[in-house]
Amino acid sequence: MIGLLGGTFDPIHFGHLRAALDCLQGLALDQVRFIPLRIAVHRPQPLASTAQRLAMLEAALADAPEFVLDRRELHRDGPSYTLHTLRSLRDEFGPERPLCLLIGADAYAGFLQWYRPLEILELAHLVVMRRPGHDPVASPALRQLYLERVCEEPRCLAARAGGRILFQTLTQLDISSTRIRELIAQGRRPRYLLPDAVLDYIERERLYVPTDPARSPQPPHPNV
Ligand SMILES: Nc1ncnc2c1ncn2[C@@H]1O[C@H](COP(=O)(O)OP(=O)(O)OP(=O)(O)O)[C@@H](O)[C@H]1O
Ligand SMILES: O=C(O)c1ccc[n+]([C@@H]2O[C@H](COP(=O)([O-])O)[C@@H](O)[C@H]2O)c1
Repeated sequence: MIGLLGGTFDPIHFGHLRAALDCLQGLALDQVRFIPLRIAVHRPQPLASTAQRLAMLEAALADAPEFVLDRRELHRDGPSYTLHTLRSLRDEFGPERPLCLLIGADAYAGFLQWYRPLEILELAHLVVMRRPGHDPVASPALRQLYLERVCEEPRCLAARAGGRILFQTLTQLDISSTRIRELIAQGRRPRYLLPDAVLDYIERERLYVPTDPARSPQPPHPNV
């Protein structure tokens, strides 16, 4: 089984990495593919450039052979729809291989508003990762879909190529890219929330630092 973690990764952090590891181990996945989007369809575009987000992912994934950096959305024109990504993955891995789309509870809440969600479910399973501060509040339609597709054990995912929904238990880390960007904008260092190599890169590139000093409410502090 292959895990797929799509995201903006602006920047990548330990919330992504630990969640991917918990899914890898908990579901006995062969690998987790990190798939950075190029053009977001559902949120403002990332602050860091595509090249910068890619460099941060390369730094974060360098020592983890089961984590694969998948650049296919970056090479595709137009909005980065997950359905198109899954079709391309199906072409590569064939019709039988179980594909597990790993999504946080926040993303899952809006799943039925994605582009052709039921076609997505024809191509992959959904693995929902609980996330602090994001209780899985389901609309009646999403609740109905869940009841039709629920799967309580990894074995049930392994038995088919896609179409099921499983809630995966994982280490709860209250870390988000938004929080990291906010800390940096306030002149604070987001240490221990993301790999040092990623933080070094952010600081070298002066990423997420407001260009207008009037927008920075606190003076920079070297160690906080
Ligand atoms: N701490 C976390 N725990 C579990 N899942 C997470 C965590 N952080 C991100 N995810 C999930 O990883 C995927 C990619 O997330 P994304 O790159 O948007 O990070 P983010 O921290 O949510 O970013 P932002 O704060 O900019 O929205 C999404 O499905 C998201 O729900
Ligand atoms: O295809 C869609 O319609 C769609 C709508 C919302 C989100 N997604 C994907 O969901 C993944 C997580 O999104 P985000 O905002 O948490 O980075 C990312 O790979 C997005 O491309 C996809």
